[in-house]
Amino acid sequence: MEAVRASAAWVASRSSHVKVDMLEIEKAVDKIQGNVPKVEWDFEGIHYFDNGPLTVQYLFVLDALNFCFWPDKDLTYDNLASGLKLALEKDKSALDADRLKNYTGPQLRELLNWPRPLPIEEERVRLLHEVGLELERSFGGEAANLVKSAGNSAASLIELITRHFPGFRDHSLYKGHQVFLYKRAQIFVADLWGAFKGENYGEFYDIKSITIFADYIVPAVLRELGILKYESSLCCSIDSNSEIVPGSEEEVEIRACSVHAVEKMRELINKKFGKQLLSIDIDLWLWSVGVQNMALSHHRTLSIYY
Ligand SMILES: Nc1nc2c(c(CN[C@H]3C=C[C@H](O)[C@@H]3O)cn2[C@@H]2O[C@H](COP(=O)(O)O)[C@@H](O)[C@H]2O)c(=O)[nH]1
Repeated sequence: MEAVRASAAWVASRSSHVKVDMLEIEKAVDKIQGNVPKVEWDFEGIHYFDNGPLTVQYLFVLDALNFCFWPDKDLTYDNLASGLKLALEKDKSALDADRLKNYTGPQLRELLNWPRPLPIEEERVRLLHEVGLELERSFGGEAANLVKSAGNSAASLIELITRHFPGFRDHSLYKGHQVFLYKRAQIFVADLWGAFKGENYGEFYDIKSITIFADYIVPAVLRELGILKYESSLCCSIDSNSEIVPGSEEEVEIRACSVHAVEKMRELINKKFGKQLLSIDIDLWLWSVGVQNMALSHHRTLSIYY
């Protein structure tokens, strides 16, 4: 995604609250000798998979709701992925477009078997309705048709998703410029690629164009590695669990610098070790490290984007 890569570089070059430390990137790359530990997609064993169109529907709904779990200290991404999986196993029509259009908050909680209101629940419901309505209107109700329309291009699929589904338009204004990070649209492509192992609905000739997914876990890992350096007041806010305002310079810098740092890491691995790695593989490695380290403090922003 050239727009994401270019936006991230633009922010990183003007960033004042967050810095990318190139020396630390070099140290990290030397330490692993250019070999990023391989993490299997679904290493947790929590995702629905039947090798067909229903898996595509599942992944699209999953990524429509794949944001902001932290306000409920017991809720994680795992609850969402496994909750939707169980719901689908019980009732294969649970994620049909006409059902998505009509879920209420309490019904969504019941679907996920979650005992209390979800964080930003009204937005989750609104986004489900948006997905159901637009899938019905333009893609015969099936996310599989959306994927087919992209002709095996990751970039085209992201373009289609962000054109048709406003909830996936993860962007902000930074110093007067529009910045695109497209976290949930990109992660959907990566999930297809991972689940279908690069074949069938997961075949994309330009998968290398995807960047990492700017969430709240990967930046915390990059900070822990010393690759991202935060100014002291931002350190204090994050370490004391204060909320970071969505769209603030700090928030945009944290996310954009994370994307940019991993692009630099990838370039360096290529230059020093002659290896062409995918950002997706680096992302999954960093993310898996992050979710297994409970002590890591991450930035907290109320957002529908990540
Ligand atoms: N960068 C990046 N961010 C990711 C994921 C995933 C899951 N990807 C699946 C794909 C294959 C694997 O097997 C994974 O299961 C979730 N997130 C983000 O993390 C946060 C949730 O954290 P916590 O509150 O602790 O559950 C939240 O922002 C969520 O959007 C990823 O892969 N990369």
